[in-house]
Amino acid sequence: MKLINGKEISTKTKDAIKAEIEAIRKTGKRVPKLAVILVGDNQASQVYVRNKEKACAYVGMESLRINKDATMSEEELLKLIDELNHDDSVDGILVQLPLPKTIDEEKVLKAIAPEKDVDGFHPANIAKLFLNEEGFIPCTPYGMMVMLDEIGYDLDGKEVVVVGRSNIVGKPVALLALHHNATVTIAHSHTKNLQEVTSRADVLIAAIGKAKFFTADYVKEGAVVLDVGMNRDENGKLCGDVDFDDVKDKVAAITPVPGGVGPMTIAMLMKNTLLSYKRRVQ
Ligand SMILES: Nc1nc(=O)c2c([nH]1)NC[C@@H]1CN(c3ccc(C(=O)N[C@@H](CCC(=O)O)C(=O)O)cc3)C=[N+]21
Repeated sequence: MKLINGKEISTKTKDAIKAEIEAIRKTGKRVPKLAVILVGDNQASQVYVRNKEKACAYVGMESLRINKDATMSEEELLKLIDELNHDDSVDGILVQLPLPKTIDEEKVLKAIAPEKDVDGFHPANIAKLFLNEEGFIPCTPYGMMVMLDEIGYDLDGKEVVVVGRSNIVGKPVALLALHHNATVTIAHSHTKNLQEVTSRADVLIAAIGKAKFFTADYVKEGAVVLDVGMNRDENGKLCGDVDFDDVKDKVAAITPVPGGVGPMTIAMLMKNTLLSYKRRVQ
């Protein structure tokens, strides 16, 4: 079994970005800037946002963190986004999800200018992904493609099974795999005979949010497994959707949790923000 080391690949990705930003700085131009809005005090969100700030500092990018309390109105949030949309020094805008229930998430994501939507969640960017045109690729699916590329895995003609159909992971990663000429199946909670479906997969993408759900019975011998899960096990330890210890001797390659897809998500956020900058600044 080959461990797909997300920490290592993310560092390599960030180092390349860092070098580009250093070169930009030397020309005397401003550096890229990411604005991150956090509404409320969700524990996990605070950790993720902190990690995003750290990544910005690592690559030499500017970050603007905006903390608001959970009582903030939808109208206020929309106004804040509008200001950032019009602020020429801001290249990327990220509104940390989930938002408080009082705020309509869809409305907020639509308010972000598509050319600053480094999450790739705006309908305009989703349409571009659908059409295989250039926009912003959502960070987690993008990171998974980079990981496969890093291990020299070619998706062409492969059976990819994605389990989970969310707008931010399942659906976009299925589209990306399709664009790489894979044969793609999207399975979900209503899928019949899930084990039979996942056992066909050359590449299994697990994105259901259930701790250690995928045991050896779900994976084909020699499969590549990408684990998007971010769960806590019975001892409160971070774990994925895949039962790592159970499958590790059966698979060809697998991403661990932590240290797999998660760090790649953040590296690709840096990549998208730099891309936005390059499109906006000449
Ligand atoms: N607008 C928006 N964009 C996001 O990209 C977004 C979001 N909202 N809301 C929440 C999810 C989740 N997410 C993660 C990113 C990195 C790790 C990560 O780096 N995880 C580390 C462990 C971190 C820890 O110790 O808790 C790892 O897997 O090794 C995890 C989760 C981004 N998200």
